[in-house]
Formats: sequence, structure tokens, C-alpha cells
Amino acid sequence: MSPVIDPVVQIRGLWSVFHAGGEDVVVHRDLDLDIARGSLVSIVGGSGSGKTVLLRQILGLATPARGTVTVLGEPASRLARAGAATRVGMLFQHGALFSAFSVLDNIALPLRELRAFPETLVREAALVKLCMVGLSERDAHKMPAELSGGMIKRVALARALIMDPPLLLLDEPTAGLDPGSSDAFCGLLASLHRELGLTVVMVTHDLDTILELSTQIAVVADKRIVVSGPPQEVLAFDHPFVHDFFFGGRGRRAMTLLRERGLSVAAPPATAASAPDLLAPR
Ligand SMILES: Nc1ncnc2c1ncn2[C@@H]1O[C@H](COP(=O)(O)OP(=O)(O)OP(=O)(O)O)[C@@H](O)[C@H]1O
Repeated sequence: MSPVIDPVVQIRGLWSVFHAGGEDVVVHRDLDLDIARGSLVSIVGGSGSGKTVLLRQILGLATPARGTVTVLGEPASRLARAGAATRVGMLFQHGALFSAFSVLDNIALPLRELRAFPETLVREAALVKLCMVGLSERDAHKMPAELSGGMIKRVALARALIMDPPLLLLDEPTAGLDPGSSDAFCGLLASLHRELGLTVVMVTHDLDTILELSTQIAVVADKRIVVSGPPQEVLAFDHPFVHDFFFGGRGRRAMTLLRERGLSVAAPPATAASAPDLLAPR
């Protein structure tokens, strides 16, 4: 893995260990990862491989048993303190909205909690973010129970972005969405990434999303990052997880779908060795 200049996230020698049933469970062993400014990174790996724990380490919500996690030049543990929302926005997989609050109040919450700005400014900022995620002012006073799954994700995204953080973390952003809503949400992420110059890190199993959006893919296997780099490089990497995930049945279907949608993707190869041909240069 070649070092990244000026990384937004830099992880070195990370060990994540939990104590369960009287035993130590090692989830990450000596894991390294660099995330470059402005990249859109998908973290992939098998179920239980430690992807969500890795996001929690980046957020400073989990404590490394060993190693360092540096985010925007500071130890991640500092992010867990007040003011974190100005630096990192997080969309949790089950990041439910507060059901008793309107859409606008849900979005405004992190800003309002600071008690630093007048109410008119808070509401104006929330309205800007509401429109930024493709909702309209008509939606502002709706309650969460009145929203579709795709709208809920958009409101949660607007809330994550309320403080204009340079780094956005997403845990399974398209889980539970129908294919149409999932495509629309991917389109929104792509345009926000482009227009706001955000660094985006997402954990996802959704191959369409990974192949369509990622500038970098990081693969968690064997308790570490076994490969991290541009999609072409990762798809060519010889590892059983990479082979099964990208070239198993699901992977081939995703590649075919993307080709049908006009994304330049060559026919799946017989072996991973010819993977660099799969994706056109981005
Ligand atoms: N607080 C905790 N205490 C004990 N074990 C934990 C804790 N948090 C996570 N784990 C364990 O760490 C391992 C990795 O969990 P994690 O949720 O990161 O996996 P994942 O790769 O995100 O999986 P999935 O794709 O299924 O969501 C699992 O075995 C899980 O049981």
C-alpha cells in the first residue's frame, strides 16, 4: 500500500479487541489504512470482518487496543467530544430520525444543540441542507412516519451535513432501499461528493454502489486491510474474498447491470487476473 500524502484518515497498527464470554476477540490485527482528501472510499469485507468497528474507530467511538487513528490531523478520540459534527458527518445504518420531531427539526438538531446561533439562522441552515439533499420546503414540516425509506435517508444525510463537515462516513447507505431509491441516493452522494469536495467513506455490500461510486476500495479480510486502492487495482488483487465478492454470481450481475446503464465495463473475465479490463478509467 503506497502512503497517501495529506491523508484525511490515517490508521497505523490498529488492534481492535473485545472481551466476550471470558475471552479476548481480536477483530483487527495490525491494520493500516490511508484515506486521501477528496476520495470516495468503499470499505468492503465479509460479514463480521470488522467494517462497522472500523468506522467506529474513525469516529472515535471505539478505543484501539493498540495503534493510532488520526482524523484530520488529530487523534480520533478527540472527535468523540463536543463539536465533532463540524469535522465528521455520520450516517448510521439504522440512523433513525427522532419520531417526535419534524424533518426540519431533525436536520437542525446538531446545530441547535450548540446554542450558539439564533433560531432564524438555525432554521435557514436546515432549509438549505433540506434542499441540498433533493427534498423541498414542502417536506420540512412532515413527520418521520410520513416519509419513504429514501426520504428518511436523505433527511439523515442532511442532518449529517448540517455543520458542513469535510468528512462524511456512511454505514450501509443504500440498505433497505428499493433499486430505484438506491440509484437516486447514489446519484445524490456522487453529486455531493463532487460539488462539496467531501471525503466520503462508506461501508457497503452493495456492488452497484461500490462499482459506480468508489474512487478507492479498501478490503477488510484476515483482520486487516488486505488491499486498498483504485477499483482496477483492487479487482486485480489475488485474494479469495476479492475473487468471490467481485467475480461471484452477484459481482457478475452487478457488472452486467452497470454495462447496461452505459457505464463502460468490459465483460467479466474468466479469472481475476484480467480484472483491470473490467472498469474503464474514471
Ligand atoms: N461492542 C462489542 N463487543 C463485543 N464484540 C463486538 C462489539 N462490537 C463488535 N463486535 C464484534 O466485532 C466483530 C466485527 O463486527 P462488525 O459489526 O464491525 O462487523 P461488520 O464487518 O460490520 O459485519 P456486517 O457486514 O455483518 O455488518 C463481530 O464479530 C462483532 O460481534
